[in-house]
Amino acid sequence: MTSPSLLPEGLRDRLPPEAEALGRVRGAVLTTTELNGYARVEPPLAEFETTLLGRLKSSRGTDLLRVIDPISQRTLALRPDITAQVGRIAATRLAHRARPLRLCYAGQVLKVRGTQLRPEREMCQAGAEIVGTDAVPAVIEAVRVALDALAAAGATGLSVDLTLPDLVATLAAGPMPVADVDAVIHELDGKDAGALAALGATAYLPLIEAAGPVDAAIERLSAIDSGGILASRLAGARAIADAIGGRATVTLDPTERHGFEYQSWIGFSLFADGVRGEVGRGGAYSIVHPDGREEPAVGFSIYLDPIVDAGVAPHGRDRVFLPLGTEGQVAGTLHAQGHATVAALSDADDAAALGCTHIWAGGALQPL
Ligand SMILES: N[C@@H](Cc1c[nH]c[nH+]1)C(=O)O
Repeated sequence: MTSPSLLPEGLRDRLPPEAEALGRVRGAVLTTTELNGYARVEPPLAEFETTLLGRLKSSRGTDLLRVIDPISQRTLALRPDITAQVGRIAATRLAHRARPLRLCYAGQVLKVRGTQLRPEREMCQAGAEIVGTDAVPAVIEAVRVALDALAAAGATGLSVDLTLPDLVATLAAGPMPVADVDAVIHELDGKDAGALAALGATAYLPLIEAAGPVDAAIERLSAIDSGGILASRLAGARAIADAIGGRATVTLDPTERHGFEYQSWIGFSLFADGVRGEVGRGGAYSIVHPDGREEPAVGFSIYLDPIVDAGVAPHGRDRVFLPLGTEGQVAGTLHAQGHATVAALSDADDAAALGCTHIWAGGALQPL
């Protein structure tokens, strides 16, 4: 028999105190984006599958959890990523707004499958998007705001792994032709030199070796860039690395494609000390307007759950136990000072067992 408390695989309840920690992390990220001029949007949890797909160039729909809506008789999809919804909003209801358009968001997303590292299928994602440009200054702003948001959320020891998501397609269409681009991308993703050779793509082997600290990686890539086709991308990566180098360790892995479905000339993964796997991701991409016009954009998403799971979220309020008979105005005074209060309802109430950090005694706060 299934236990009544059992949830579907990959879904979980957040209980105290982690639920509150998630709220604080979410608040910290949103405050950072709002302070940097990003206006908040709240797209719905589900929408028509057709509006969720196709708005971002090159996005696929493999990760969608779908339901049939009895009202519209159409297929709805639960959002796996809020960036696509921001793209839809920017291309439709906010198409008339001045560019660059800066939008931010936070909310739950759901994927069909978790990963080995992260089996959860539901996650809280918060982030920001700049619509109207994907030029280097915009990418630098996106990475900087992402690092500020991570720091505000309590993450330390930050690193940024840059990648060039459309690199292989660009090389394959130019100086390094191959019969099967997708197969080459796949083998580069797995860093499988033998399989690449078998595909007749030995010219791509140096890309695997180029991964590493950003200076050395750019140097190695420049050496194989005979036609100069990579020059603008490498100059961009150099400028981004220079702009953020003091704040985070920067590496470049030119063939990392995993999770970069729709990103174009530049992508980045964010990591933090003590947090398992990526703590965020971002990059440049194109939004497709209803008339077919493409608009450049760049942004980032931070995954809040791993930050909470790592226990680095900012501390919550002190919880002050108010014994029976505490005067009425004390709670209000403590609230105004930023403390939470827990009022005793009987003599039997136990401050420590109720998770209090302090007790109100003798007219003052006493630590427990
Ligand atoms: N939403 C993307 C990251 C991103 C935001 N903007 C551009 N890319 C993700 O979660 O993978």
